[in-house]
Amino acid sequence: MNLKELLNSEQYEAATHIEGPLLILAGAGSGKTRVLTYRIANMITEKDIFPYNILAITFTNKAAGEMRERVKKLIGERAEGMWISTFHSSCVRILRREAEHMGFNSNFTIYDSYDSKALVKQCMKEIGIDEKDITDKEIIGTISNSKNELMNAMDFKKKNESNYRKNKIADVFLLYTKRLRANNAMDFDDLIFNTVQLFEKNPEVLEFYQRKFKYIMVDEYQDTNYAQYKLVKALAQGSNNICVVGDDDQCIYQWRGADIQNILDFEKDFKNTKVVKLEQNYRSKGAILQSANSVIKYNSKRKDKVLRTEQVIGEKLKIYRGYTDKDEAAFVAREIKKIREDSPFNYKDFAILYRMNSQSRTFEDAFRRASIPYRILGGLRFYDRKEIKDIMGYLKLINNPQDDISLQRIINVPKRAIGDATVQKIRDFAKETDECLYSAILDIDFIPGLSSRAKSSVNKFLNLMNGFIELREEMTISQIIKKILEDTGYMKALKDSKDPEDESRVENLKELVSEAVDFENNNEDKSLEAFLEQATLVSDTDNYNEDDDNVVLMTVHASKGLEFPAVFMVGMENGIFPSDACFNSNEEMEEARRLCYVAITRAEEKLYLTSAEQRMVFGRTSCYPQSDFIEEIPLNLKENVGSGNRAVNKLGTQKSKTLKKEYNPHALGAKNGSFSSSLTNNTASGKVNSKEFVPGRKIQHPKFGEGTIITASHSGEKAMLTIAFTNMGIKKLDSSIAPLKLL
Ligand SMILES: Nc1ncnc2c1ncn2[C@@H]1O[C@H](COP(=O)(O)OP(=O)(O)OP(=O)(O)O)[C@@H](O)[C@H]1O
Ligand SMILES: [Mg+2]
Repeated sequence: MNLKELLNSEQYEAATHIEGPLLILAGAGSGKTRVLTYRIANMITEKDIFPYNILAITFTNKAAGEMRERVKKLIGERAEGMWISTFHSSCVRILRREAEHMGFNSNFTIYDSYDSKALVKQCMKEIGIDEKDITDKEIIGTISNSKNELMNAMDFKKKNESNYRKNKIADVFLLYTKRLRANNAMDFDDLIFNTVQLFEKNPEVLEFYQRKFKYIMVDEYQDTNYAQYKLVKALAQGSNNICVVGDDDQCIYQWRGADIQNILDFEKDFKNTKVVKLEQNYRSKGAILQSANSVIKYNSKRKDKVLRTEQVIGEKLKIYRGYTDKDEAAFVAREIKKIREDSPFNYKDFAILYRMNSQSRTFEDAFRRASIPYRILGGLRFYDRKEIKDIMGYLKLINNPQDDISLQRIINVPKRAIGDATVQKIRDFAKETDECLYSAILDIDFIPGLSSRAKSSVNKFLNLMNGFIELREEMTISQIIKKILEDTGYMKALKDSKDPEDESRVENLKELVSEAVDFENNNEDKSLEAFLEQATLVSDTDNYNEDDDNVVLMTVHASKGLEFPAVFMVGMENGIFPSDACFNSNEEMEEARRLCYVAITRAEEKLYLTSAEQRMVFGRTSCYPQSDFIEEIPLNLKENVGSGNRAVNKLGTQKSKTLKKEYNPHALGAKNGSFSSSLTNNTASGKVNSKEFVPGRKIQHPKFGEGTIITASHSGEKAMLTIAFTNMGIKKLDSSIAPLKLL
């Protein structure tokens, strides 16, 4: 392996600087991930560092798998023993080993978002919180944010004692935490949170891992949240050999607590940090890269970076505006066919990127019609399907009988005459005796108020489960799954059913058995725990297989770190990308712009930005103007390649033209900052007194058009307004930010 041939001089410098803190700060496609891979290979072959001493953290399991494969290819079996994995997977490994320090058993269950939601709902019911007052969504979000900031339920309660609403949420948080513990279960956020706690409370455990992981690397460091940051910091404090890689322009998870400051402050956190900047992009043709640079320049909060390419300028970016969303999708399908006929492109060279999963529908229809093979990442995962979750519920309960959520999921699935009333009585009994449901049903004969029929049904269920638990040691996972499908009658019920959907459920369950066989063949750790773990932690992008010749559809978030010869960024409209909310918040606008930068920089050779004048959103026809992000791309780098059928389109065209004329962010002198800040300035000059915004008043918004104020709540100089726009539906706007004119 001759690193000097494989890397440019800055990359080489980064790959060979092993001791001491190192920050690789560089734009998209500059080879950051590549440097990490070669750095690991170099450490093992040239510096004789034990693989056992290396911890590399990647953003997805797929990225981890690829990195491991590449290192293996470079250096062979010597790569064994390295930890290359995501934050979550690394933490699970640590927690399984150290569970008893935390009062958990090592077979703890990991609750996915569905399980956590079920548990939160139960806790809400128990405390007596009405969904109408506080939604489960709000509570789940609050708990998650709190854990990401390393605040436990008690601290959260103390901090919010005087706030009635938050106090109620704190009660759910407390009960939820207690139940998780009783169920011997952790949610996703707990995996990081508990590991940080483990290290804080047990210095000797931390010391062990500090000694073990002498060399730590983190890819996509810009998207770490506070808890992840603390974790890395704790581990790295031992040896100080920490290398982080990132791009502040690609921080796209602030809504999930990612803190861009972590990368900006790295040099402060670790003394004597060496900083390497990579300035050459190897991925994209010139026009694509220059466009990405032009767009991101509109963000004010960023470290200035240079990113150049030696590649030719290539094709201009292609802009298409359809009349309807169907038009847009049909255009994309036509282009893909055309490009494939004219050049050596395969289907897998195309990616369709959108802002939200719900946007995939129209493209699926268009591709099906055009016989284009495609694959969607996102939406319902295989493991999220009902039938798969049912069987996984059995497996989870076999693995950890304390798991009340799984028990409640499957106790009457398939139906075995154990009704809700019976389950409620079991729950009451368990609560009184302070034990888990499984142990309560072991005492079923002592539970008051149950009919002998109910008792006999529960006993049958218990015998069935006990049988599975006993067989666990003797059987492989695929055998256990087959046994569950047979003994519970689950498969028979589906096969007997007349519902055509059940036919595909049968297929999915067969697929689950194959997955299990695959797992047994390909993993060293063949335990049930390991199987459950990978099913829970695997993300959409992890399942993405580049060998299949499919066009791939996914959200921009999911496309992070990936690259494709041709990219279609679709739904490029104000109201979608950027979303409405961005026009009220500078921060959200900047995050959306970073997301746009990520999307543009996925493309190697061809990039399309498409939109539609009309589209169905939540069953209503909406009209959105073309995205401002398209306007931020210089004219010489883009070309219009057509639009939908305009004959039936007069009204829509005119309207968007008027909007465009009145609303031109760049005419407001927004060259350096983003335009929403210039809008703020515009209104901050005090043109309209907020007291004039009263219900019934007609107003004009440059983007949304004419509307009528429905409600207004004033505080000081600002007013929160609910406005019904003639063409854009109802929106909530802040009068101090939104550029409103009275009519
Ligand atoms: N020195 C080099 N020589 C040849 N190809 C390179 C070199 N450096 C990077 N590349 C290629 O450029 C592409 C981008 O590299 P990589 O994915 O590592 O970039 P990145 O900085 O991690 O991008 P992102 O910010 O999108 O995660 C890859 O195809 C990679 O193999
Ligand atoms: Mg990368």
